[in-house]
Amino acid sequence: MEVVGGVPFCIQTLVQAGLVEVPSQYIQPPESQPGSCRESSDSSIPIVDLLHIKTKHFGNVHEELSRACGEWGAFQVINHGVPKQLLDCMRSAGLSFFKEFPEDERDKYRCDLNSAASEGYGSKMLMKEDSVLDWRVYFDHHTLPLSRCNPMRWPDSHPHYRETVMEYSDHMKTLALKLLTLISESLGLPSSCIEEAVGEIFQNITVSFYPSCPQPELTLGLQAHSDMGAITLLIQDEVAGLQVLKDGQWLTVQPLSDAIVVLLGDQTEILSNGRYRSAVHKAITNAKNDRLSVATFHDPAKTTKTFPVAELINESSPPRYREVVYGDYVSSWYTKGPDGKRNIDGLLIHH
Ligand SMILES: O=C(O)CCC(=O)C(=O)O
Ligand SMILES: [Fe+2]
Repeated sequence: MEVVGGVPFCIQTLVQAGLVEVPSQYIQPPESQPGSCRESSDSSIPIVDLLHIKTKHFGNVHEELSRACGEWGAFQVINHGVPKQLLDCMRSAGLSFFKEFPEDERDKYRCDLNSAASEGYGSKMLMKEDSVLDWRVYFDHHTLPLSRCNPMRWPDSHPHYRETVMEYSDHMKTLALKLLTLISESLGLPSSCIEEAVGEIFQNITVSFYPSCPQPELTLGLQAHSDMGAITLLIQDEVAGLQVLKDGQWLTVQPLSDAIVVLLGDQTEILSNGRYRSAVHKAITNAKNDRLSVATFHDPAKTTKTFPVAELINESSPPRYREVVYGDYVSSWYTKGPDGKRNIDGLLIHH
């Protein structure tokens, strides 16, 4: 077992061995500890029903999306057209890697620690050496464009692992594009506007596994951040843990087995000139249960330049963000991290 900074790589193994105290590298500074954050239990992110979209009966969908994207940057979709069976199959395939493979088998899939967002099994989100460690292990799959997709690099811990990830990737891309269309329309833009600005979709699928934690009040499964790309689609199991920040309070996203959580990323906030916001979110741990989530990220190519859409700029609404090359945005994130504030705030133009 590899040791990172004196701590075995796999917290899962530590937990199974009966760990009662969290190693110091995992203890969050007091202000980030879940116990010291303001939580709201009486509200959660909106739910948007896409049932009638297929027949072009939009009802209030655009208004609902506009509110959800403007106020939260996060919502759950139901009747999204992705078969429930595929969601369940993706969850069990993901779980099989963490539950059915022993640590030395998982180790064969380790990602490259020296390169950002490399494919495979890992535990650190950022490459900074000094950050507190997340109580999480993950497997990142590169799925789109197909030129970066090689299923032979994925585990076969489940009889249908590779075909499930391929089929899931396909459905997530279709849903992401459908949502980008609706989001464009809800901003009063031509249907294809945001999709065209994002360009060719780069998709990664990350399965995150959060082992139960003996001291959940001191740790985070995943530190607070907003996703860098355009749009993230996430499913979780029945164990709650994802929280979204709204007006200074953390709201827990209720696990709904057939819903898909939508998180707007920083590039969408820039394209919308700040009318829509990216969601600041984090994952907390709990003492009783392991938790699993599958996040599918849809990002622009590294060479794509993002800037506010021209149609949204006028005298009363000047550009609020500087243009950025997506690849530069990503590198600065991996080396500096969010550092307690939103990465995107570095691009703000102060009028
Ligand atoms: O596990 C979760 O619910 C959150 C995962 C996440 O935010 C991420 O992978 O970027
Ligand atoms: Fe995220």
